[in-house]
Amino acid sequence: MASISGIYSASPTLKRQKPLLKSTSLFRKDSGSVSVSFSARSKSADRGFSASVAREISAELSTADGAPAKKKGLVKDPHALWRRYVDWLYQHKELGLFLDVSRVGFTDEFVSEMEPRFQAAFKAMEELEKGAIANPDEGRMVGHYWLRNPKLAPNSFLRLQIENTLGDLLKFSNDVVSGKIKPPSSPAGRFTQVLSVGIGGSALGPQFVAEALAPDNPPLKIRFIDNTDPAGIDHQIAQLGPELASTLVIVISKSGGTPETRNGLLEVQKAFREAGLNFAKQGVAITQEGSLLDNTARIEGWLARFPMFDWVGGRTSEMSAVGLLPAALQGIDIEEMLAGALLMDESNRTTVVKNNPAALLALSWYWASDGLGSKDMVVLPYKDSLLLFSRYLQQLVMESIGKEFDLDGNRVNQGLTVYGNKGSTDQHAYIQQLREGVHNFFVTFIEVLRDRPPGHDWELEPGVTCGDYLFGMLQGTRSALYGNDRESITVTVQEVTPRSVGALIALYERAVGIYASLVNINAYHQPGVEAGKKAAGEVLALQKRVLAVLNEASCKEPVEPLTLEEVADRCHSPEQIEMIYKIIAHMAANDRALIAEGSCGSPRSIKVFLGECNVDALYA
Ligand SMILES: O=P(O)(O)OC[C@H]1O[C@](O)(CO)[C@@H](O)[C@@H]1O
Repeated sequence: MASISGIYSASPTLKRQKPLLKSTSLFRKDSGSVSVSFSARSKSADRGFSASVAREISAELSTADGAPAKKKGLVKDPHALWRRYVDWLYQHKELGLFLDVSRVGFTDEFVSEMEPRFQAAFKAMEELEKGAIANPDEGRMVGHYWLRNPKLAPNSFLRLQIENTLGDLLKFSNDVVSGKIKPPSSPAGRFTQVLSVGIGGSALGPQFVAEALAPDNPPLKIRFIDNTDPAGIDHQIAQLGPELASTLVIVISKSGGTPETRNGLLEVQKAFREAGLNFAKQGVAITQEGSLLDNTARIEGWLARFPMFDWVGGRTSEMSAVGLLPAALQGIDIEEMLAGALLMDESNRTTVVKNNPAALLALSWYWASDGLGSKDMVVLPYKDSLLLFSRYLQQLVMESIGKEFDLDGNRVNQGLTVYGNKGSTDQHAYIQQLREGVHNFFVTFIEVLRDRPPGHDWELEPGVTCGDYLFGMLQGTRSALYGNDRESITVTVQEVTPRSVGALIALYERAVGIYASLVNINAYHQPGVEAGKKAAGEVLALQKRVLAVLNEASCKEPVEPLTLEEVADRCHSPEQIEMIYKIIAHMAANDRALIAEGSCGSPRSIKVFLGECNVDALYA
């Protein structure tokens, strides 16, 4: 275990004067060619797109002698670095939030070169906020900024929708918390638990906020079903035990048709039936009006329904009913969350890059990853309660930025990989590699100044508290990484409060939008996810055909065990034999198919049949 003095002596500024590895080594790859610089060139060329934004920028950034501006390397002189720190430090006084991008190596030339792109991005954002169709592929407006400032909504109908929904959900949550709205048959006489069923953007925000902000003894405790893993679902229901009778089940799905969420709902409804409970009296739906889920909830007479708006994307829905209702039920001050987001949005409207925190993040991402995602973003919050921030950001950033085509239809395969857990815990896991191993990332430190509520701190050794260690670990890691040319951003907040969490969410939502403009992609759709969903549907359709074929053979007298080839032929899908093998192996592992001969380890030897003949299915 490092001693605190060891941490400080690791301070790097001071030891190394190495040039920035990234730029020198990448430049060498392109030696002989000077008109287009660093990795942007080779990658874009490999990917075969001609009008790559990144490539243009790379070319633009070449200096007169053809060397990339980036080649200058990171500032290492302590005095120059301090000046850079002070010069670039962003502070939001009212929010108590700081953003330090001094450990990202962008140059003044780079900032100037990017200026026109930023002005275009600000213009696009202004149009988006006014209600332009900012998601052209889906023909949708993008209105998450209106959620915290309904006056911004492009018409009074939308404004009222936002205000009324907020009013309704505040009233509903107050009534639930106060016990005015009760579960029908619970000895507790009031709701004690929330079970949230949803996935992706319909889970990650609520999970992050619950972890960050729920008090130690919330009025209602929250649990999540965010997958179609039967064992995971069973675990959540088992943990509720008899409290199922006092559980408010919130089913969240914008589309109202996501299979994992539907499955979660069906499993929970089964548990309610088996416990003799009336699900409808404890069920709440958050979904688009008229969706399958909305219709089900309406027809079955669920306790409440709240709208999810067409113009709010899943990954930017934390400030809609999706995030606000679960938060309010846990006693989290959602008006403060909205206020934090509103303040952050306001500061992100300035068109001066240096004064615009979201733009500073986007600038840093662009620089660090060559505008191509060539480096990953490692998010390290030094605060346990922010553990899920990296997971939340993973969807926000990667589902928004990871796109095959740009807005002009060029194949660009854009992206920005996000991962991370928390410091200093990760110090004892993967930070070894970050410091010394493959240089394929930049770090975002999230620092929280207040260690504990006032009056609770104590010195565990003379002059040093537990929180000082955490602080030392952060500062030491930041310095040690920079000393080895690893760039980092630091976002600092005073405390983890509803206001600062709202601000953090708003900061990253905006940064993603601006960055998407810089790299010319649509941040607000997710066509790639559809491909996986379609393929999953095809597997399940094939499984039904396999079952029908096996059933027919198993209904014969005597039963006719089939080889995999026979099953594939009878399914008219010989090319799908591997998938058929996997389907059968999965069914066999779950006692739904029987292996007559051979074993799953040697697929060619398998002969398979079903334990029972389903006569009805034969004639279906
Ligand atoms: O809220 P829904 O419609 O159930 O979708 C859940 C998630 O699925 C996606 O559509 C695709 O994974 C996400 O964008 C979304 O957050």
